[in-house]
Amino acid sequence: MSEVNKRWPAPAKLNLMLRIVGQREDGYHLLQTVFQFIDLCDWLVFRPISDSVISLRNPLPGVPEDQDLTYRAARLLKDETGYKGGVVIEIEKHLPMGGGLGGGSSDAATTLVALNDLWRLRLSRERLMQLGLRLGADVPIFVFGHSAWAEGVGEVLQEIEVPEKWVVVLKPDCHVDTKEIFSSKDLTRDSKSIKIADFIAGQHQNDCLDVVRKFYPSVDGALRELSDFSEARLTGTGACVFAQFDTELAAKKAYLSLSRKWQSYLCKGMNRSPLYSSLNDA
Ligand SMILES: C[C@](O)(CO)[C@H](O)COP(=O)(O)OP(=O)(O)OC[C@H]1O[C@@H](n2ccc(N)nc2=O)[C@H](O)[C@@H]1O
Ligand SMILES: Nc1ncnc2c1ncn2[C@@H]1O[C@H](COP(=O)(O)OP(=O)(O)OP(=O)(O)O)[C@@H](O)[C@H]1O
Repeated sequence: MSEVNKRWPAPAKLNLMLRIVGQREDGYHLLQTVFQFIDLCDWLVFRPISDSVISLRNPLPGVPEDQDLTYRAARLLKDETGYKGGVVIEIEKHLPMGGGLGGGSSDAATTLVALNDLWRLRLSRERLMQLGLRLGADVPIFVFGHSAWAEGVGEVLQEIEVPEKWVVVLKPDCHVDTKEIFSSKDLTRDSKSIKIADFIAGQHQNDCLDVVRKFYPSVDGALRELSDFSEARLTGTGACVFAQFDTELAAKKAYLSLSRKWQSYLCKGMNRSPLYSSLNDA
């Protein structure tokens, strides 16, 4: 496929567990979390141009162009490498904002990886991850591109294989601001660290859950209804909640029942990000 019209995927992520084990001087929290992608994506098209201009063909409602994470990622690459050209970016948005699915972060990561390729910058994945961290704590995992056990603020990543189960995601009708949750006085910040084996044995807690369900009753409601079908969990700081299923049939049954009332998605877990399959097609 010609590069000009190539559509690059920006997948969503789930936090299959999320523990807050401390807090840094700068206020960022130290986490233990397990990231896995799902096959629900934003799609981006990049058209390189010779002018030193970065522009969005279809800016997102409510997000000033120069605040968009794709714009900021392109800007960061130009500033870091001195690249003289520009790009026109088109975003096909599917990931709900404020959903805990990492939509903006994933868009930023896809922009870093795609422009590194299209602009022939030849930066390493490690360098792109370092740059990604400057855009947000959730950006490195999307550049890393594989399911991971994460520590630090979310940038210390160890590749792991997690069962790729069917997933039903519900999006309650609210936008949860990540900063608001992490700033809450009620937030647990001193969970003890666990090992990967503890997670595999079933330790799935999300330390943001109590605060989010207290302040967002619609998240609480979605969790209760989803838990009728399977273990219901919160991803990130929400608002989205999810449940995993061993079979497509069981997932479809839950999805068809719940989608009458909730914005919902029937997805499949993915250990390898579709972004890198797409890169190999370049
Ligand atoms: C909750 C998660 O989605 C789990 O993957 C991430 O930790 C959040 O990642 P993110 O949305 O990219 O977060 P950022 O945009 O970097 O930070 C938004 C705000 O969340 C808080 N924040 C974020 C990550 C972190 N480890 N500790 C924090 O305290 C900070 O107040 C920060 O100002
Ligand atoms: N391209 C973009 N897509 C989505 N949000 C964007 C984008 N650019 C900037 N933003 C802003 O960033 C905010 C957070 O975006 P994002 O979708 O990553 O949060 P989220 O879905 O809650 O994921 P998480 O909190 O797990 O990182 C949005 O509410 C929006 O204001």
